Amino acid sequence: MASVTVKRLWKEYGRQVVLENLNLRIEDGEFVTIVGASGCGKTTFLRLLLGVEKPTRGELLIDDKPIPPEPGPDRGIVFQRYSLFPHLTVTENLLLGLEFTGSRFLGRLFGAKRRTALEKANALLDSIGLYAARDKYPSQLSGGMQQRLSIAQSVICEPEILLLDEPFGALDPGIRADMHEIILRLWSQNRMTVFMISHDLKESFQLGTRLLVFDKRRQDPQDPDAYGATVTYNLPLKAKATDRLAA
Ligand SMILES: Nc1ncnc2c1ncn2[C@@H]1O[C@H](COP(=O)(O)OP(=O)(O)OP(=O)(O)O)[C@@H](O)[C@H]1O
Repeated sequence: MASVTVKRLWKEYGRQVVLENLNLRIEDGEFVTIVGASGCGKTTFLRLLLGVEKPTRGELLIDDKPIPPEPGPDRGIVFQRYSLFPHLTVTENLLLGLEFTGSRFLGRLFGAKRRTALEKANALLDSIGLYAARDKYPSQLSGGMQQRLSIAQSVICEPEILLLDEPFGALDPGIRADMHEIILRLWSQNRMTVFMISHDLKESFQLGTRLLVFDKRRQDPQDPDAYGATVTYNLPLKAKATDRLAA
C-alpha cells in the first residue's frame, strides 16, 4: 500500500491550464473515487500518478518520496477500453506483466519461474471466473470478461497503487455489479491504494472510502483555458471494504 501527497500541483499544456493548485493527502489503502465534468483533468491526474506526465509545478509524493520518473510495477492502470493483446490468449495476456518484470531483457520466463508465474496467473483467473476461458483470445470474450482480464492484468504484479480510468463505463449495469464485487475483493486482498474515475455518482459513493470532485473554481468565458480544475469537494466515505462486500 502507499500514501499519496499532492502539494500545490499545477499541470498546463501550452497556455491551457488543466489542473490548478491541487493539494491532497491520501492515506495507505484508501479507495478514492473521482468524479467531475468531461475534460476537467481527471485522466491527466491519473497519468501524473502513473508517471507518464510530469507536473508543470508542485509536488507529487508516494510514501512521502518523489514519484519515480517512469511507470513501474508498483502502479497498475486499467482504462475503459480494453488494453489486451489480441494475438495472445487470456493466460498469455496475464503472464505478460510477470514476464517483463521477471525477465527485463528477454521478456520471457523459463523453467521454475514460468511454472510459478503460471500458478499465480491461474489462481487469479480462477478468482475472477476466467479460468475456463484461459486458452481463448480476447475477441472470443464478452466485454465484461475482457475487462475482468484487464483488471487481472493490472493487479498481477501486485501494484501498491491501482489506477482505474472509468473501468466499467462500457459495461451493462448487471455486469457492473459483478465487477464492483471483484474490484473490492482484489482491493482488500491485495491491500492497494486505489484511484478510480467514474461518471456514475452512485458507484462512486458505493465503492469509495473517499470521493473527490474535480471542478473549476473560476471561469473566464472569454478564455476557457485560462483556469484549471482543482479538488472542490473531498468527502470521506465509509471506511471498510468488508462493509461494502457484504452490502
Ligand atoms: N497530452 C496532451 N496534450 C495537450 N492537451 C492535453 C493532453 N492531455 C490532455 N489534454 C487536455 O487536458 C484537458 C483534460 O483532459 P483529461 O483527459 O484529463 O480530462 P478528463 O476529465 O479525464 O475528461 P473525460 O471525463 O472526458 O475523460 C483536455 O482539455 C485535454 O484536451
